[in-house]
Amino acid sequence: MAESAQAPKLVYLVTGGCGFLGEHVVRMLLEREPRLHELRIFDLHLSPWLEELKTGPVQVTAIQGDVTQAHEVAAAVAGAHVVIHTAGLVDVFGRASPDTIHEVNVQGTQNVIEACVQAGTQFLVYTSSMEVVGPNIKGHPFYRGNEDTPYEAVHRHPYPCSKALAEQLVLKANGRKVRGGLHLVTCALRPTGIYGEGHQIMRDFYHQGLRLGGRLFRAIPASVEHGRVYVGNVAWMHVLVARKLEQQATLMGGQVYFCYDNSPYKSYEDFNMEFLGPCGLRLVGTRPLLPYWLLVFLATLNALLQWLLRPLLLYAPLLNPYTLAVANTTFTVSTNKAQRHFGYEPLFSWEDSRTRTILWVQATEGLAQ
Ligand SMILES: NC(=O)c1ccc[n+]([C@@H]2O[C@H](COP(=O)([O-])OP(=O)(O)OC[C@H]3O[C@@H](n4cnc5c(N)ncnc54)[C@H](O)[C@@H]3O)[C@@H](O)[C@H]2O)c1
Ligand SMILES: C[C@@H](CO)CCC[C@@H](C)[C@H]1CC[C@H]2[C@@H]3[C@H](O)C=C4C[C@@H](O)CC[C@]4(C)[C@H]3CC[C@]12C
Repeated sequence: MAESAQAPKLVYLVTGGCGFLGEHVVRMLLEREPRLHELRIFDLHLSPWLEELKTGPVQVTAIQGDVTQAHEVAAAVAGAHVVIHTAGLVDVFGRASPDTIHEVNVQGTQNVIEACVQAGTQFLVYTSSMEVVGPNIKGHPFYRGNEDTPYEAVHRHPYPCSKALAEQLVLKANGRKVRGGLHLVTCALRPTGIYGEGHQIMRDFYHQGLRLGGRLFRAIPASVEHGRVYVGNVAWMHVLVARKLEQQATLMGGQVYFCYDNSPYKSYEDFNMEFLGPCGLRLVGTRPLLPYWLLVFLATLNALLQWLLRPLLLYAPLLNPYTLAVANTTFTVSTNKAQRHFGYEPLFSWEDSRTRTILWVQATEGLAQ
């Protein structure tokens, strides 16, 4: 094609490119970014599937590195035109210390920004999270809100605190002069709860259901809506945003965008059943089987046990006061900002997203312990 022959040849860097979201971003870039010349994938742990990507027309460079190490980040960023920073420590279960979460998510992001400035890289897309907004510690509902909906964003947990700080750093860096005299253009994408192929927590719920004889027990009222978005659509938003940042720098620089698609508004558990149901699991109860105060008690007990056992072993169950509060507080988005600013439309319909996720859960069946 004459058009692609003239297209600039760009170097992209995806940090966290071997993670759940990162892998989808990497594959989406290879499929749908015709200007791509080299794709650098930077991650603490490199996955074996990277090898199969190296046989295509785009140069794929795997870089094992740590975002907390400024020199490693600087070396990876040098010569890149666009950086998509998805690397992060996603921990709401108390597996990592608050200091480690801060170091990876905040200091790591600062390192990425500084590397862009030093290298003259002009475009930086940051994967933020709905949790920079909420649910807040007061449990206020956020019902189908958008990027401009007033909401008291107050957090205590290390993960949302770190994501909020990192997002602020990225947005503040918009407009900074980079090496060569041009200006940095940044923006942040805020996914709600991502689902799809590779979603570890979905797999955990599936295996837990199998262990419980094909049943899961309702803990959260069906009326509590939890925002979810398909990983393929989140990846597509990253690709589009990165592509359009150059043309729409004034409009998009320093902006935040929720990630959304046509996934239905449901409770966390009812939404999971859209996939786990067709895989043979049943959600028992039309209402929560345990009173809320008992769940709070169990979650607090888990937190206490985690603290007591820490010198001996890592006890990190799914239920803790924070995850209970997130699952039990309505947080859903309804916005078209991404469509208005950079023409985003979901690439995958709800039916496609659902089918792909079901097929993936079914394929993991053999992996049940
Ligand atoms: N999963 C969700 O529901 C969700 C929702 C909103 C936002 N996010 C954000 O999306 C991003 C990706 O999340 P995910 O669910 O794919 O998580 P993930 O854990 O699957 O992926 C994160 C990747 O980052 C890498 N990484 C971690 N520490 C690193 C370090 N020090 N240096 C280099 N690489 C490092 C990991 O090895 C991993 O491959 C994160 O920034 C997360 O905050 C996730
Ligand atoms: C009370 C339990 C009964 O079944 C259910 C507990 C479910 C929780 C483990 C998950 C409920 C909501 C999830 C979070 C949410 O989807 C958004 C997130 C943002 C993202 O940046 C990281 C992941 C997460 C915090 C996600 C984690 C798991 C939940 C708390």
